[in-house]
Amino acid sequence: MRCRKLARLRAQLLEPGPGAGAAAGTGFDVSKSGDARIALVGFPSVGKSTFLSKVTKTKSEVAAYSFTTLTAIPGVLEYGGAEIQVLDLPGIIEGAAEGKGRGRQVISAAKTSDMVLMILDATKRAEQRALLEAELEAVGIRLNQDPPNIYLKLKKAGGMKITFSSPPKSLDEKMLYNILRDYRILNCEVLVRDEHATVDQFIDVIMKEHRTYIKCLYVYNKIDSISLEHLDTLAHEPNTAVMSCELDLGIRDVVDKCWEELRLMRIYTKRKGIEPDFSEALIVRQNSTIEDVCDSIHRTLKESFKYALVWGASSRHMPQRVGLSHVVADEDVVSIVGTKSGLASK
Ligand SMILES: Nc1nc2c(ncn2[C@@H]2O[C@H](COP(=O)(O)OP(=O)(O)OP(=O)(O)O)[C@@H](O)[C@H]2O)c(=O)[nH]1
Ligand SMILES: [K+]
Ligand SMILES: [Mg+2]
Repeated sequence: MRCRKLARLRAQLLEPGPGAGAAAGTGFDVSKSGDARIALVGFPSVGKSTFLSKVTKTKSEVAAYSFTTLTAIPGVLEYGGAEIQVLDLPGIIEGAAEGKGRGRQVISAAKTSDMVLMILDATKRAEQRALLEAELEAVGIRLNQDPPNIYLKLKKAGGMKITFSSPPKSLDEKMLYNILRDYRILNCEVLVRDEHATVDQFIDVIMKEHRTYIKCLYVYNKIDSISLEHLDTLAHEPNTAVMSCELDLGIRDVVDKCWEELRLMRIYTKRKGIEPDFSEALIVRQNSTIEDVCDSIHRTLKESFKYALVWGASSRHMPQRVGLSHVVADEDVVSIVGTKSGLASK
C-alpha cells in the first residue's frame, strides 16, 4: 500500500469519520470459514499480528508502532484435523465502544467470533485487562458468562406476572417491575430461576437480542521482558495463559487451551470392514449426538438411519450399538448403518 493511503487509514482508526459511531458497528467484511472463529483483541502493539504469524501460515505485518494492522486479517489454525479461523484485528483504544476511531467496528468483528483471545502486554499496567473488558461489555459482549437463568416472555395484555423459583438474594418484584417499566414493557411473564441473579443480568435478558456470550482466554504476551514473580502472578489469574512470541514460549499451550475452550470434538468415521480414516476428522460441537454427526455428514443421512456403531470414550462396549440420541465423545470412531445395506458414513 502507498504511504499516503496508509496514513489515511491509520488516521481513520483513531478518529471517527463520517459514518462512525452507530453505523460503523458492522464489523469487517471477512467471511467465516472453518470449524470455528477466534478473534484476537487487544490494545495496539501487544503482539496480535506476531501471534497470528506464529500459529497460521498467514503473515500479518508486525511493527513496533501502533496501528500497524488496519483491517481484519484472517488466518487458518490447523488443530487435530480441525480448521480454526483466527482473525487478527487492529488494536483498539479506550473509548472504542463509543465509536472512537474504528474501534466499534473492531469490537463488532469480535462479536461474530466463537472465542476471544484477549492479547495483553505483560509489561503494561494491570488495568489494561479491565479497560478492555469494559470496552467489550459496552457493546453487549459478555465474556465467560452463561446467559442468565431468567425466563421472560412478552405478552400483548394481562399485565406483569413476576415469579421467583426460590427467594432471590439481590432482586425483588418491585425492582423488576420498575426496570420493565423503564423499558416500556407492561405485559409480560417473568420467571427468575437463579437466586443470585442481578439487576444487570435482568437487563441483559431484556436486551438479549443485543447480547453475545463468548468465551475468552486472556493471554499475556512478552513474558520475556518481566520478572519471574510478576510472571507467576499473571499466570495464576483465571482463564489466563502466558507466552512470548519472541522467544517462542507458551504458544503451544495457548493453542491447546483454545482448543479446550472451543469444545470441539473430532469424530472419525468408519465404513464397514474398513479401518477408520484417522487423517480426516469430522468436527462437531461438544455434547453432539449421533444425529448431529449424521447431519454434518449429509443432510438426508438420517432418513435411512438404522443404528450406529461407536468405538471410543462414549461407548460402553467396543463397539456399542446406539441410536440417534447417543452423545458422542472426542475422538470416537462412528459407523453409521442405514437401511440400504452397507451404507456407511461418507
Ligand atoms: N519483547 C517482545 N516483543 C514482542 C513479542 N511479541 C511481539 N513483540 C513486538 O511487539 C511489537 C508489536 O507487535 P505486533 O505483532 O505488530 O503487535 P499488534 O498487536 O499486532 O499491533 P497493532 O496491529 O499495531 O495493534 C513488535 O515490535 C513485535 O516485534 C514478545 O513476545 N516479546
Ligand atoms: K504494532
Ligand atoms: Mg497487528
